[in-house]
Amino acid sequence: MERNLSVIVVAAGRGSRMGTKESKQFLELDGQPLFLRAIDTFGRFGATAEIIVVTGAADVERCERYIQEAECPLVKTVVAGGAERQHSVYEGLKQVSSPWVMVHDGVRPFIREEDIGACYEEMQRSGAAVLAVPVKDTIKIVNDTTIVDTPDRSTLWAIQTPQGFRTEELLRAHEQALSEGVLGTDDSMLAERLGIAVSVAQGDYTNIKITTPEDLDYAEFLLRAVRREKEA
Ligand SMILES: Nc1ccn([C@@H]2O[C@H](COP(=O)(O)OP(=O)(O)OP(=O)(O)O)[C@@H](O)[C@H]2O)c(=O)n1
Ligand SMILES: C[C@](O)(CO)[C@H](O)COP(=O)(O)O
Repeated sequence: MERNLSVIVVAAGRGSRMGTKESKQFLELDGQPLFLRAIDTFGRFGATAEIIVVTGAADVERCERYIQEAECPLVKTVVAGGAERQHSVYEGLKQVSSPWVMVHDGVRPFIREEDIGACYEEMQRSGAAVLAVPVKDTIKIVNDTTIVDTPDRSTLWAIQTPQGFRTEELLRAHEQALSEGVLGTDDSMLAERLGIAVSVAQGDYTNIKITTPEDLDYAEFLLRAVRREKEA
Protein backbone atom coordinates (compact mmCIF):
# COMPACT_ATOMS: atom_id res chain seq x y z
CA MET A 1 0.00 0.00 0.00
CA GLU A 2 1.32 3.44 -0.94
CA ARG A 3 1.95 5.73 2.04
CA ASN A 4 -0.05 8.67 0.71
CA LEU A 5 -2.15 9.62 3.73
CA SER A 6 -1.72 12.32 6.36
CA VAL A 7 -3.77 11.89 9.51
CA ILE A 8 -4.83 14.81 11.69
CA VAL A 9 -5.81 13.83 15.22
CA VAL A 10 -7.64 16.69 16.90
CA ALA A 11 -7.31 16.80 20.67
CA ALA A 12 -7.58 20.47 21.55
CA GLY A 13 -11.08 20.57 23.03
CA ARG A 14 -11.95 21.59 26.57
CA GLY A 15 -14.42 18.78 27.19
CA SER A 16 -17.08 21.02 28.72
CA ARG A 17 -19.77 18.31 28.44
CA MET A 18 -17.50 15.85 30.27
CA GLY A 19 -17.08 18.33 33.11
CA THR A 20 -13.77 16.92 34.41
CA LYS A 21 -10.90 19.18 35.50
CA GLU A 22 -8.58 17.29 33.14
CA SER A 23 -9.45 17.60 29.43
CA LYS A 24 -11.07 14.33 28.39
CA GLN A 25 -8.42 13.49 25.75
CA PHE A 26 -5.90 13.18 28.61
CA LEU A 27 -8.08 10.97 30.83
CA GLU A 28 -6.54 7.52 31.21
CA LEU A 29 -7.82 4.49 29.37
CA ASP A 30 -5.87 1.26 29.66
CA GLY A 31 -3.13 3.16 31.54
CA GLN A 32 -2.63 5.77 28.79
CA PRO A 33 -4.10 9.17 27.89
CA LEU A 34 -6.96 8.16 25.67
CA PHE A 35 -5.90 10.23 22.61
CA LEU A 36 -2.86 7.94 22.19
CA ARG A 37 -5.01 4.94 21.39
CA ALA A 38 -6.23 6.33 18.05
CA ILE A 39 -2.70 7.48 17.18
CA ASP A 40 -1.48 3.95 17.76
CA THR A 41 -4.16 2.48 15.47
CA PHE A 42 -3.51 4.99 12.65
CA GLY A 43 0.22 4.34 13.09
CA ARG A 44 -0.40 0.69 12.23
CA PHE A 45 -2.50 1.47 9.14
CA GLY A 46 -0.52 0.76 5.98
CA ALA A 47 -1.22 4.01 4.06
CA THR A 48 -0.35 6.39 6.91
CA ALA A 49 2.63 8.57 5.97
CA GLU A 50 2.45 11.03 8.87
CA ILE A 51 0.29 11.90 11.85
CA ILE A 52 -0.29 15.49 12.94
CA VAL A 53 -1.56 15.97 16.46
CA VAL A 54 -3.44 19.12 17.41
CA THR A 55 -3.84 19.99 21.07
CA GLY A 56 -4.39 22.99 23.33
CA ALA A 57 -1.62 25.61 23.29
CA ALA A 58 -0.88 24.87 26.95
CA ASP A 59 -0.71 21.12 26.33
CA VAL A 60 1.69 20.91 23.39
CA GLU A 61 4.74 20.01 25.49
CA ARG A 62 3.11 17.34 27.62
CA CYS A 63 1.48 15.92 24.50
CA GLU A 64 4.91 15.64 22.89
CA ARG A 65 6.19 13.90 26.05
CA TYR A 66 3.36 11.34 25.98
CA ILE A 67 4.02 10.66 22.29
CA GLN A 68 7.75 10.25 22.87
CA GLU A 69 7.16 7.83 25.76
CA ALA A 70 4.68 5.79 23.73
CA GLU A 71 7.03 5.70 20.71
CA CYS A 72 4.78 6.78 17.84
CA PRO A 73 7.31 7.17 14.99
CA LEU A 74 4.79 8.47 12.43
CA VAL A 75 3.87 11.51 14.49
CA LYS A 76 5.39 14.40 12.54
CA THR A 77 4.44 17.28 14.81
CA VAL A 78 2.20 18.48 17.61
CA VAL A 79 0.63 21.88 17.02
CA ALA A 80 -1.67 24.19 18.97
CA GLY A 81 -5.34 24.20 17.98
CA GLY A 82 -7.97 26.91 17.97
CA ALA A 83 -11.15 27.93 19.76
CA GLU A 84 -13.44 25.52 17.85
CA ARG A 85 -12.85 22.06 16.42
CA GLN A 86 -12.88 23.50 12.89
CA HIS A 87 -10.06 25.93 13.76
CA SER A 88 -8.03 23.08 15.23
CA VAL A 89 -8.46 21.00 12.07
CA TYR A 90 -7.32 23.98 10.00
CA GLU A 91 -4.16 24.34 12.09
CA GLY A 92 -3.47 20.66 11.45
CA LEU A 93 -4.17 21.00 7.73
CA LYS A 94 -1.40 23.60 7.41
CA GLN A 95 1.10 20.84 8.34
CA VAL A 96 -0.13 18.22 5.87
CA SER A 97 2.21 17.09 3.09
CA SER A 98 0.35 14.08 1.59
CA PRO A 99 -2.23 14.19 -1.23
CA TRP A 100 -4.89 12.56 0.97
CA VAL A 101 -5.88 13.52 4.50
CA MET A 102 -8.04 11.99 7.20
CA VAL A 103 -9.29 13.90 10.21
CA HIS A 104 -9.98 11.93 13.38
CA ASP A 105 -11.26 12.95 16.82
CA GLY A 106 -8.67 12.18 19.48
CA VAL A 107 -11.57 11.22 21.72
CA ARG A 108 -12.69 8.29 19.53
CA PRO A 109 -10.26 5.72 20.95
CA PHE A 110 -12.00 2.59 19.63
CA ILE A 111 -11.41 3.22 15.94
CA ARG A 112 -10.43 -0.11 14.32
CA GLU A 113 -7.83 -0.57 11.60
CA GLU A 114 -10.36 -2.37 9.39
CA ASP A 115 -12.74 0.61 9.57
CA ILE A 116 -9.95 3.05 8.71
CA GLY A 117 -9.35 0.75 5.74
CA ALA A 118 -13.02 0.88 4.69
CA CYS A 119 -13.02 4.69 4.87
CA TYR A 120 -9.71 4.89 2.99
CA GLU A 121 -10.92 2.61 0.19
CA GLU A 122 -14.17 4.56 -0.21
CA MET A 123 -12.24 7.86 -0.18
CA GLN A 124 -9.90 6.62 -2.90
CA ARG A 125 -12.86 5.35 -4.94
CA SER A 126 -15.13 8.39 -4.64
CA GLY A 127 -12.82 11.26 -3.66
CA ALA A 128 -14.17 11.87 -0.13
CA ALA A 129 -15.59 9.57 2.54
CA VAL A 130 -16.64 9.57 6.16
CA LEU A 131 -17.13 6.66 8.49
CA ALA A 132 -20.74 6.32 9.66
CA VAL A 133 -23.34 3.91 11.01
CA PRO A 134 -27.04 3.65 10.17
CA VAL A 135 -29.22 5.23 12.87
CA LYS A 136 -31.08 2.62 14.95
CA ASP A 137 -33.55 4.87 16.78
CA THR A 138 -36.43 6.81 15.28
CA ILE A 139 -35.30 10.42 14.98
CA LYS A 140 -37.68 13.39 15.40
CA ILE A 141 -37.26 17.03 14.53
CA VAL A 142 -38.43 18.87 17.65
CA ASN A 143 -39.31 22.53 17.96
CA ASP A 144 -39.14 23.52 21.62
CA THR A 145 -40.90 20.37 22.95
CA THR A 146 -43.18 19.73 19.99
CA ILE A 147 -42.38 17.13 17.35
CA VAL A 148 -42.58 18.72 13.93
CA ASP A 149 -41.27 15.96 11.70
CA THR A 150 -40.12 12.35 11.56
CA PRO A 151 -37.46 11.95 8.86
CA ASP A 152 -37.32 8.66 6.98
CA ARG A 153 -34.90 6.58 9.06
CA SER A 154 -33.58 4.66 6.07
CA THR A 155 -31.81 7.86 4.99
CA LEU A 156 -30.24 8.67 8.37
CA TRP A 157 -26.65 7.85 9.34
CA ALA A 158 -24.74 8.83 12.47
CA ILE A 159 -21.50 10.37 11.29
CA GLN A 160 -18.20 9.52 12.92
CA THR A 161 -14.54 10.08 12.20
CA PRO A 162 -12.23 9.46 10.40
CA GLN A 163 -13.33 11.71 7.55
CA GLY A 164 -11.09 11.56 4.48
CA PHE A 165 -10.56 13.97 1.58
CA ARG A 166 -8.15 15.12 -1.09
CA THR A 167 -5.94 17.50 0.88
CA GLU A 168 -6.33 20.38 -1.59
CA GLU A 169 -10.14 20.05 -1.45
CA LEU A 170 -10.36 20.01 2.34
CA LEU A 171 -8.03 23.01 2.54
CA ARG A 172 -10.21 24.87 0.06
CA ALA A 173 -13.35 23.96 2.02
CA HIS A 174 -11.82 25.22 5.28
CA GLU A 175 -10.51 28.43 3.74
CA GLN A 176 -13.87 29.18 2.18
CA ALA A 177 -15.72 28.50 5.47
CA LEU A 178 -13.27 30.69 7.34
CA SER A 179 -13.64 33.58 4.92
CA GLU A 180 -17.45 33.34 5.10
CA GLY A 181 -17.63 32.94 8.88
CA VAL A 182 -19.22 29.48 8.60
CA LEU A 183 -18.72 27.05 11.48
CA GLY A 184 -19.35 23.36 10.88
CA THR A 185 -19.51 20.54 13.39
CA ASP A 186 -17.59 18.25 11.07
CA ASP A 187 -15.29 18.51 8.03
CA SER A 188 -17.75 16.88 5.67
CA MET A 189 -20.18 19.80 6.14
CA LEU A 190 -17.54 22.21 4.84
CA ALA A 191 -16.81 20.04 1.81
CA GLU A 192 -20.53 19.45 1.11
CA ARG A 193 -21.18 23.19 0.89
CA LEU A 194 -18.59 23.43 -1.91
CA GLY A 195 -20.48 20.78 -3.84
CA ILE A 196 -17.93 18.05 -3.12
CA ALA A 197 -19.67 14.66 -3.07
CA VAL A 198 -18.88 12.85 0.18
CA SER A 199 -19.66 9.12 0.57
CA VAL A 200 -20.31 7.17 3.73
CA ALA A 201 -18.36 4.05 4.54
CA GLN A 202 -20.09 1.84 7.07
CA GLY A 203 -18.13 1.68 10.31
CA ASP A 204 -18.85 0.20 13.70
CA TYR A 205 -21.09 1.27 16.58
CA THR A 206 -18.18 0.88 19.00
CA ASN A 207 -16.35 3.87 17.45
CA ILE A 208 -17.87 6.14 20.09
CA LYS A 209 -16.90 9.72 20.82
CA ILE A 210 -16.14 10.14 24.50
CA THR A 211 -18.35 13.13 25.21
CA THR A 212 -20.19 12.83 28.54
CA PRO A 213 -19.33 11.00 31.82
CA GLU A 214 -21.36 7.85 31.05
CA ASP A 215 -19.22 7.36 27.90
CA LEU A 216 -16.25 6.67 30.21
CA ASP A 217 -18.04 3.69 31.79
CA TYR A 218 -18.98 2.42 28.35
CA ALA A 219 -15.35 2.89 27.24
CA GLU A 220 -14.15 0.69 30.13
CA PHE A 221 -16.71 -1.92 29.11
CA LEU A 222 -15.55 -1.77 25.46
CA LEU A 223 -11.92 -2.04 26.55
CA ARG A 224 -12.68 -5.28 28.42
CA ALA A 225 -14.52 -6.60 25.35
CA VAL A 226 -11.55 -5.74 23.08
CA ARG A 227 -9.16 -7.50 25.51
CA ARG A 228 -11.37 -10.61 25.64
CA GLU A 229 -11.47 -10.69 21.83
CA LYS A 230 -7.66 -10.47 21.64
CA GLU A 231 -7.25 -13.27 24.21
CA ALA A 232 -9.73 -15.60 22.46
N1 LIG B 1 -11.35 23.72 19.85
C1 LIG B 1 -11.42 22.40 19.69
C2 LIG B 1 -12.59 21.68 20.03
C3 LIG B 1 -12.61 20.30 19.87
N2 LIG B 1 -11.50 19.67 19.41
C4 LIG B 1 -11.48 18.20 19.30
O1 LIG B 1 -12.54 17.75 18.50
C5 LIG B 1 -12.96 16.45 18.93
C6 LIG B 1 -14.47 16.35 19.05
O2 LIG B 1 -14.94 17.40 19.85
P1 LIG B 1 -15.83 17.31 21.17
O3 LIG B 1 -16.20 15.97 21.56
O4 LIG B 1 -16.90 18.31 21.01
O5 LIG B 1 -14.74 17.80 22.23
P2 LIG B 1 -14.74 19.06 23.14
O6 LIG B 1 -14.86 20.31 22.34
O7 LIG B 1 -13.53 18.89 23.99
O8 LIG B 1 -16.05 18.81 24.04
P3 LIG B 1 -17.16 19.85 24.48
O9 LIG B 1 -17.88 20.26 23.22
O10 LIG B 1 -18.00 19.06 25.42
O11 LIG B 1 -16.44 21.00 25.15
C7 LIG B 1 -12.23 16.17 20.24
O12 LIG B 1 -11.19 15.24 20.00
C8 LIG B 1 -11.70 17.52 20.64
O13 LIG B 1 -10.49 17.47 21.41
C9 LIG B 1 -10.36 20.39 19.07
O14 LIG B 1 -9.37 19.80 18.66
N3 LIG B 1 -10.35 21.75 19.21
C1 LIG C 1 -16.90 15.27 13.91
C2 LIG C 1 -17.90 14.55 14.76
O1 LIG C 1 -17.26 13.71 15.67
C3 LIG C 1 -18.77 13.69 13.87
O2 LIG C 1 -19.74 13.06 14.64
C4 LIG C 1 -18.78 15.52 15.52
O3 LIG C 1 -19.55 16.27 14.63
C5 LIG C 1 -18.03 16.41 16.46
O4 LIG C 1 -18.96 17.23 17.10
P1 LIG C 1 -18.71 17.94 18.47
O5 LIG C 1 -19.80 18.95 18.58
O6 LIG C 1 -17.36 18.55 18.34
O7 LIG C 1 -18.83 16.88 19.50
